[in-house]
Amino acid sequence: MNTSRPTSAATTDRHDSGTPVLTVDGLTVQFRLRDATVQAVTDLTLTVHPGELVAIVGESGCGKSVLAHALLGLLPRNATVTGRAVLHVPDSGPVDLIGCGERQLATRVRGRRVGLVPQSPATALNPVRTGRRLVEETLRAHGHTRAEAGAGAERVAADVGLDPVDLDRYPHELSGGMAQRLVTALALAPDPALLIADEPTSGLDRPLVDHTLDLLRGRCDSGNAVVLITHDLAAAERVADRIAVMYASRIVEHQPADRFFSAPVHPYSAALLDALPDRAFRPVPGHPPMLTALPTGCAFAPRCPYVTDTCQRQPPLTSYDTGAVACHQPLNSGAPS
Ligand SMILES: Nc1ncnc2c1ncn2[C@@H]1O[C@H](COP(=O)(O)OP(=O)(O)OP(=O)(O)O)[C@@H](O)[C@H]1O
Ligand code: NI
Repeated sequence: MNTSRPTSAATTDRHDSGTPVLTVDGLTVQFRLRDATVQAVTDLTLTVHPGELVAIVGESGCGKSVLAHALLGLLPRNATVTGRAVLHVPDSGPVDLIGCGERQLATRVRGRRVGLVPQSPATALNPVRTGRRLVEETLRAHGHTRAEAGAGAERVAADVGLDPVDLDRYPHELSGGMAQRLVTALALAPDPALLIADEPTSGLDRPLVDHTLDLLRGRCDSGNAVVLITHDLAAAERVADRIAVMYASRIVEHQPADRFFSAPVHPYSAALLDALPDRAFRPVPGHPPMLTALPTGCAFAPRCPYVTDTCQRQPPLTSYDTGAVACHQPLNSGAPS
């Protein structure tokens, strides 16, 4: 067994020309509870370049939203964050997202340079403002004049497929799908260099799902970057350049999207793809572990058809030709075992 320290996953990146917009290295998030610790994100490494759409996929509770909130300083007080995350945008120096403090995050990062489409639109919207007012306030906060903000609100709403008349509704008057489109419009209004979209298509019907995905793709094609958090693999397949698979707080596979969908390397990735209706339509057997009681070895081992004794040791995320995988028994000519 090769026990040497693996190469960083970041170094396998195919989009390695130019400065990344986001570099995450060894990011770890724990929540302290009264009698337990939740290991929500573990030793996570991720690099996102301008023009790239990176999809983060994985079952419910694996740590996707906590990752997004950690990058934006939105975690509650019982969270401890370690590791590094650096934002590089052309109009400012690098920003240390973990160490820079709330003031910088509020004034220089959130909304302005990094947009977030939150997973729960209903709770994210100010209940006493109409959609129009919310979008206009966002635009004004980012330097637009009153007249520009007025015109901009309708344009941004149209971009997400929201009817102008729906802009005059209050959040409680919006359907789930309309609220989803409104929070997407709010995140896009300041034209952030990096957008983190957490399940941005939930509650939308198929044409609007595709419209939203194409909107995100279009942003990348014009040089911005998007991190798309989703458990909809079909959505990821439609628009992503790269796929990062999370399982029980860790990234277990990281691949260019075409490679991931044609030849997944981690048995968990293969199981996720097998669960798709247009593939074997076979659910992943078993359940993920509790994040308060993670095993010392591979967390997928109890569900894995390829498990061996080696799996009692934590497999490091190891780079190889096209990507990186954390598995002692990789499939499809992945890393050597
Ligand atoms: N404030 C908190 N205190 C304690 N545990 C938390 C807190 N917030 C999240 N968690 C836990 O962290 C883990 C990861 O949660 P997270 O919301 O990131 O999952 P997710 O991958 O986004 O899932 P989903 O697909 O359902 O949105 C879960 O076990 C969750 O219960
Ligand atoms: Ni989530």
